[in-house]
Amino acid sequence: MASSNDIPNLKTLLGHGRGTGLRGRGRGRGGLGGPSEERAQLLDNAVKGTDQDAAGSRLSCVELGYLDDPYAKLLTTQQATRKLPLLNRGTYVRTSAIDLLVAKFLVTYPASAKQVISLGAGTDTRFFRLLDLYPQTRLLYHEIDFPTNTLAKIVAIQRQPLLYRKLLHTPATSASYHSETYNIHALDLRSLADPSDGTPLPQIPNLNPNIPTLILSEMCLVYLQPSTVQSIVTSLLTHYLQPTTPAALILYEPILPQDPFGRTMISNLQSRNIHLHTLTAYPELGDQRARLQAYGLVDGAKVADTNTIWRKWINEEEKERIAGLELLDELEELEMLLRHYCVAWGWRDGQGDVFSQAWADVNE
Ligand SMILES: C[S@@+](CC[C@H](N)C(=O)[O-])C[C@H]1O[C@@H](n2cnc3c(N)ncnc32)[C@H](O)[C@@H]1O
Repeated sequence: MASSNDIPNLKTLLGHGRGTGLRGRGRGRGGLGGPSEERAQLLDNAVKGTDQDAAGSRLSCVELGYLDDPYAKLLTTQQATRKLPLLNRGTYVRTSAIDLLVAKFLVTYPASAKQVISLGAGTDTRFFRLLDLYPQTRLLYHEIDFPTNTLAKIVAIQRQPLLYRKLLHTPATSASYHSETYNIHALDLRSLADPSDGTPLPQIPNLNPNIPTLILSEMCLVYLQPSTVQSIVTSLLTHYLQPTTPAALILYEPILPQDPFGRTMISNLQSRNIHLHTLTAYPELGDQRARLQAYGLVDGAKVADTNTIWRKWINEEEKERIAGLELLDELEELEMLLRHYCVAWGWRDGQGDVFSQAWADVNE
């Protein structure tokens, strides 16, 4: 979920407040100038900084009991700041939804090791949580992010015995870390896009081209141009992985850019020099599904907005527990917020139909 600065003023959009509700229309300092080096740097820095929003949202949820994650605090330098109940609910649904899909992926192919490639992983704690939850699973985990973010993560891991003791060896001070279980790659994802000028693609050490692989983009590919995303995904699916390797992609992204909520979300982020390129390219649930098929994930493509996920994926007992954590009267606002984010997951099965079976009972 975005930070509280980025989401629209929901009360106003629903007609409960004053004014037009369309705030923060500023273009930011970059203006409309050409793609100068300086502007490109400015835009990249803004995108790198979004990890702090994600970390802050996660921490808020952990402190309030929405999520059980002992690692969230250790991987961020942020002070815990309590987010709005609406946002906490959104972050809770986002994390739980991806956790559920990942859990189902991990029980496929019991005899095989499984690989996860997390794009724009930032301070995400999922690897450490999965080690606790699935100690028997042979997991090969890769995270990719800009060097600034990977270095900060590695330094945080070095400082925390609870983290580095889970690794095969303590990381040296470097922007990348490689091992047989956990890898942090300092890479600009755009360098994985098929280069038209014949430049060789970068090495991703320890990536196994043959084992069932889940590619995860939790609020990451949304910041890139759709054609670049297409190229990155194709390159992962056909160059870094064997074209016959069972593979899946999970996306978490905002949708519905054209209504007042969507327009305000976009303009609030633009004022921070953050542009959601795939949001305009894939505005509706059906567009998200179609894009997965276009990436070559031909055996299945599903999508659900987070409102549906809250209603259908979370059991009643858990819903009651969550409802008891914080007072949340703004149910209309919550629904509006949750409708503007989705999880999309698509797969190619390789030889069998294992992913199709694993996710058969997950409702859209
Ligand atoms: C909103 S954060 C999400 C972090 C994490 N996936 C999560 O959900 O907690 C987006 C992350 O994507 C990374 N990212 C965006 N574009 C990238 C690129 N071109 N190369 C590498 N990382 C990128 C950012 O640096 C940032 O860490």
